[in-house]
Amino acid sequence: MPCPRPRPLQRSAEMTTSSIGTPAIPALRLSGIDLHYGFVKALDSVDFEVRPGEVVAVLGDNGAGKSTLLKVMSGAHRPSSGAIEIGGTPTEFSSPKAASDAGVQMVYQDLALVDAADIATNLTLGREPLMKGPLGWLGVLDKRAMRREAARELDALGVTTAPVTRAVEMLSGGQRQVVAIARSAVRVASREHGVLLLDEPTAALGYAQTRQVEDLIRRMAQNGIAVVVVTHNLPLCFQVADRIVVMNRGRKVADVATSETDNDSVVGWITGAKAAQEHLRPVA
Ligand SMILES: Nc1ncnc2c1ncn2[C@@H]1O[C@H](COP(=O)(O)OP(=O)(O)OP(=O)(O)O)[C@@H](O)[C@H]1O
Repeated sequence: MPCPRPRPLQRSAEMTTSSIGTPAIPALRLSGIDLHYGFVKALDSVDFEVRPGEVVAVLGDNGAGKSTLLKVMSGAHRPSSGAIEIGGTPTEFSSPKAASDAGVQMVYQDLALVDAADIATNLTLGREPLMKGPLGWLGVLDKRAMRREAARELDALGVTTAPVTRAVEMLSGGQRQVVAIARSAVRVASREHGVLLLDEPTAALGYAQTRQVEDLIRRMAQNGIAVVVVTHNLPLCFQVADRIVVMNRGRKVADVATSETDNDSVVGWITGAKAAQEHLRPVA
């Protein structure tokens, strides 16, 4: 089975703006999303969008609704009401598989890597190349092709980890995180409206490893992928995000370009000390 080709590198400015200067259609847009867990209203009329090549960080205190929002985007939870669009087309995600088929990939906190297998195997999981004989496919893994393809895909994403033959269990936390993100990125890179969802990607990482993941997130965006990062890590937001969305008690209370805000404002929105931002919809 041939591996899907990642899209060629494109600059994010080209991806977020059309040739006549109007903004590109959002890769993913949620409008008026409500979600109840029994009597708890976890999401209250939330609008959200992320454009191709854009990194949006979602912040909020514990219980603010960040994970629930991510679960709606990833198809793990169906909203009680509201609409979802992929590339401008209305859609409904009946399952994580449906979201993934539409190009929305979630990188889970536990990373879901096969520890005993090497990087190449993890990267090509589910789409492994098979050996071909004179009469057709032999049903045997083509390990050399798998390694070649994995190395080529990592190279196209600008990712340097360990050699692709290295077992994942031998990698550092940062390298494992990079492999997990790269695997999802390869899966969305072939989609027209690829969206990568990251849940606390640097939670367990040290300084150098966090830098590695920050670099990778920026490179994914430069590849035209829309990236949503849920995190408590404010420096990470200011480092990688184009836009910051703040949740408070299930409501979106701020949606602002990173360049137009600062640490204190964001902390104010998170804690509720600062009133909800006046204009919540991103600038069209
Ligand atoms: N499965 C569930 N059943 C009932 N209530 C839930 C469930 N999951 C979350 N909640 C509630 O929904 C609200 C939002 O929770 P959510 O996990 O989305 O917040 P969060 O911002 O991700 O928090 P954290 O940073 O602690 O992970 C909270 O009040 C939480 O208690």
